[in-house]
Amino acid sequence: MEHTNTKSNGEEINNQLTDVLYEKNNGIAKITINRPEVYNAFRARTVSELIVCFRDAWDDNSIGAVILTGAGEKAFCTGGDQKNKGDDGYDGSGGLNGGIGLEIEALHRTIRAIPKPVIAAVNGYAIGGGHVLHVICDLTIAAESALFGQSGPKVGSYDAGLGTAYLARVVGEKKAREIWYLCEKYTAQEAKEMGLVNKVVPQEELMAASEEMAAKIVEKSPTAIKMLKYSFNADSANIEGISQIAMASLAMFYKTDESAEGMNAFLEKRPVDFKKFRE
Ligand SMILES: CC(C)(COP(=O)(O)OP(=O)(O)OC[C@H]1O[C@@H](n2cnc3c(N)ncnc32)[C@H](O)[C@@H]1OP(=O)(O)O)[C@@H](O)C(=O)NCCC(=O)NCCSC(=O)CCC(=O)c1ccccc1C(=O)O
Repeated sequence: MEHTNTKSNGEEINNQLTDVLYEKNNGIAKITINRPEVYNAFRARTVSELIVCFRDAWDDNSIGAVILTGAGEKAFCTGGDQKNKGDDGYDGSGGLNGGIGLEIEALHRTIRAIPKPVIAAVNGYAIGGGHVLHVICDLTIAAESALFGQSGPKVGSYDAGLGTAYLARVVGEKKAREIWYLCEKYTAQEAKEMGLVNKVVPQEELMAASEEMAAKIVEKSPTAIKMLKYSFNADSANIEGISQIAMASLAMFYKTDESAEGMNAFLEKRPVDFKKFRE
């Protein structure tokens, strides 16, 4: 079967999306997680739709850079949707047998493999799995009001592959361990100081600044940019193998009472109590 590059304006794809918005203009694809009612947390369907959009941008020769952002001003993404999680992982049709219920690892691999730089435009909270998403993106621009951090150990979860080892490449071992062990939140300025963010701008300038950065990439040699991205990726490619083990272990951890305590405490808006798991 003959393969032709995608040349759509993104509208046909957009018509089938419920959780994500997709547009293409001037060589830039913009992908927006559109679930502001849950601070742009992702469910299985969201992850599947994100993969569809990234693959379209990958396949479209006219696209030279991708912007990933979240709808509204509250959040970029707050990770897995805790309201859509059962006793043994995230519900929905997007997960494969033995997984955590959503194809997050495939999304991570797609963001790394698309031969075009992905810019995270962080418009609010980038927390948990949402923080991991921006870490994996090639570049990050943050609104002054953005807040960054991991929350897994508070809610009975972890991302122990790219979420830890690749984060350590970006901010250094000590800081990465602090981010995961303490689960604190960091301002955009603090994130920039630790090398987690490339640029901080006022909220109202975030999209224009992201598009300006993307436009600078789009005018460069596509082959040079592609090979540079693959070269940067090659040095951390082994972490993808660690991610596979981590996600398989996470699927087992989600079946435990310890993990459930974290999730239930968040949903019931009460302090978490892990004491009994130390007895
Ligand atoms: C983001 C917060 C810090 C914001 O706090 P605050 O400003 O006080 O607002 P809230 O009232 O808490 O939230 C407003 C509103 O949004 C809902 N909401 C926010 N986040 C989520 C979410 N993730 N899922 C579902 N709903 C969410 C919240 O319930 C409120 O709605 P109401 O109707 O008013 O109740 C704070 O909200 C927060 O901490 N959120 C939880 C973030 C979180 O725990 N995310 C999952 C972390 S798991 C992780 O970090 C490691 C695992 C991981 O990275 C991963 C790997 C692979 C797959 C999935 C994941 C994953 O992320 O789970």
